Amino acid sequence: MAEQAQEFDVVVIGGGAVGENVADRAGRTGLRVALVEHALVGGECSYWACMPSKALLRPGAALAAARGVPGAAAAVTGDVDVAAAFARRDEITHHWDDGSQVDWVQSTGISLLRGHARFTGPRELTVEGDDGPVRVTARRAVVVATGSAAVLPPVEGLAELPPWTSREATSAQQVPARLAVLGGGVVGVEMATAFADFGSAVTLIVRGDRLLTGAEPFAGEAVAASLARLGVSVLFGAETRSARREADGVHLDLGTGADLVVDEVLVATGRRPRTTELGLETLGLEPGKAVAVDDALQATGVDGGWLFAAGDVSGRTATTHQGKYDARVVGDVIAARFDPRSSAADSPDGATPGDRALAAADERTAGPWSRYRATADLGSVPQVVFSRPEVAWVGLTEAAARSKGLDVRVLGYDLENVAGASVFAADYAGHAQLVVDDARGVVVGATFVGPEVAELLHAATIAVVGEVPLERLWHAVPSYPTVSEVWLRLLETAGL
Ligand SMILES: Cc1cc2nc3c(=O)[nH]c(=O)nc-3n(C[C@H](O)[C@H](O)[C@H](O)COP(=O)(O)OP(=O)(O)OC[C@H]3O[C@@H](n4cnc5c(N)ncnc54)[C@H](O)[C@@H]3O)c2cc1C
Ligand SMILES: NC(=O)c1ccc[n+]([C@@H]2O[C@H](COP(=O)([O-])OP(=O)(O)OC[C@H]3O[C@@H](n4cnc5c(N)ncnc54)[C@H](O)[C@@H]3O)[C@@H](O)[C@H]2O)c1
Repeated sequence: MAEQAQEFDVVVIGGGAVGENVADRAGRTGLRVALVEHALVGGECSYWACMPSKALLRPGAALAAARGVPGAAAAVTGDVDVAAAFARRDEITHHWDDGSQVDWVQSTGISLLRGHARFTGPRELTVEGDDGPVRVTARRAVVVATGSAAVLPPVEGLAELPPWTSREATSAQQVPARLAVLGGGVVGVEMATAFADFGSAVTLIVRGDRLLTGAEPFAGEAVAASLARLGVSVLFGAETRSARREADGVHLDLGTGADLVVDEVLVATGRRPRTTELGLETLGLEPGKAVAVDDALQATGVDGGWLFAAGDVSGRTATTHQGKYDARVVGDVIAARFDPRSSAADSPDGATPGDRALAAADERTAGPWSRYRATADLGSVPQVVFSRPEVAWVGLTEAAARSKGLDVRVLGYDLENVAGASVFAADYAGHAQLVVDDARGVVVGATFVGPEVAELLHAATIAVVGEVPLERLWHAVPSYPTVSEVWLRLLETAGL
């Protein structure tokens, strides 16, 4: 049978949250776009990451919230209903069925190609699907959005167990009686919390002396203390030397003399870009490495201006929201740069005024903070860790700001001293911190630690991205009695 061949203007490899958004926006000026996906459309976030992990964490958080409120606490007479929590998680992941996302892709006019994509040369790919290989040519551009996979550290015997990664943890149907979690980063902390809620005896094995090293030190300290209160055994400075499965469970040698014996091991030691089976070598790029990009998300290692990358695979972003921001930028860059219309008046039917505003001339001369450059990635990235307490931060930590040579002032305030917090829960405890660039008088970083502080973060993101002077922030009056009143208190500590 002759190999089939198809041609598109733009080919997006990877139908995760990022690839879907790139494909949607790239098609706005009438370019023909294909999206290639070899597993589930929706990717990691929908089925094995953000959504199932948050569904698993939510019941414990809701119970803890009710327990903190006299008048409600007495109504909490049990622990998390694990079967119901798993059933809710299964609903949220649509039982790992991507039908609704496929419907959406098809409704947008994007061509969905099911199969594994591999480069055979510049703008040339094969897509290996159930019906055999298809040769695919991209006339204008290819966007790599293949995401990332869990890293297994080179610990003797670990790969042979095999251990859980975040995929097995987020899709678990059973609760291990004893769970070891390797790695004190975001996945480690969130999953230690969830499985402790479900009744596992959890041991969190941390190489260094802190949790959540990307956040301010006080955040990791608060989470470590609360995990200990939840019954999690947090081992700092612990190195896993070997792992082996025996009749009584998995034995981990931590160099302490006695093995730690558990039923499952969850490896949460970071991610690697999914670029090994992609034919990158045919483009002169190194398989296994991230596809490095500039602020327009154009690959820096390939000539011709046709290759782009976004999401985890670029090594530039590591969350869905920031990856989707990059997706919007690169989609707009491609739609404008390769606009097939002879003039803006030829917009495809149904184009919005925003679509018509896409303009090749503007894209070519775009600078920082234009819609065509992902400027926020460089110092204004928000992140929420759904631990208890929650940790939410945006922009630079104090240490990161100082290492950039900024002359900064740190403003701090304990959240329990805000009237809104005392109403929220009798035992409310938390802390907020702003990092202020003294030369410009603007906030360059903010961190909140406490119950439900995730919802406080966006105000800080606006302050950082908007470079709003403290004197103007003073006029943004927080409502009484909300936890947001901490903004007023923080500004007062700055002397306003
Ligand atoms: C446990 C966990 C919890 C998380 N929680 C959050 C959270 O709460 N909030 C948040 O913002 N972020 C969270 N993240 C991070 C978030 O999941 C990722 O940043 C996001 O999924 C990246 O999206 P992506 O589209 O770049 O990659 P992916 O979602 O990995 O999508 C890439 C897609 O490409 C496909 N693919 C790969 N190679 C090929 C190929 N050669 N051919 C065809 N298809 C291919 C894959 O099958 C996949 O569907 C979490 C991560 C983990 C591990
Ligand atoms: N709520 C969210 O937004 C959310 C939730 C989960 C994951 N994510 C994203 O997913 C990404 C991956 O998360 P992650 O927790 O896997 O990575 P991470 O980089 O956050 O943490 C990995 C941790 O493992 C440690 N580590 C590395 N090698 C080790 C070894 N051999 N032994 C022991 N510890 C080791 C590292 O020091 C680090 O502390 C993150 O970048 C995060 O942004 C986001």
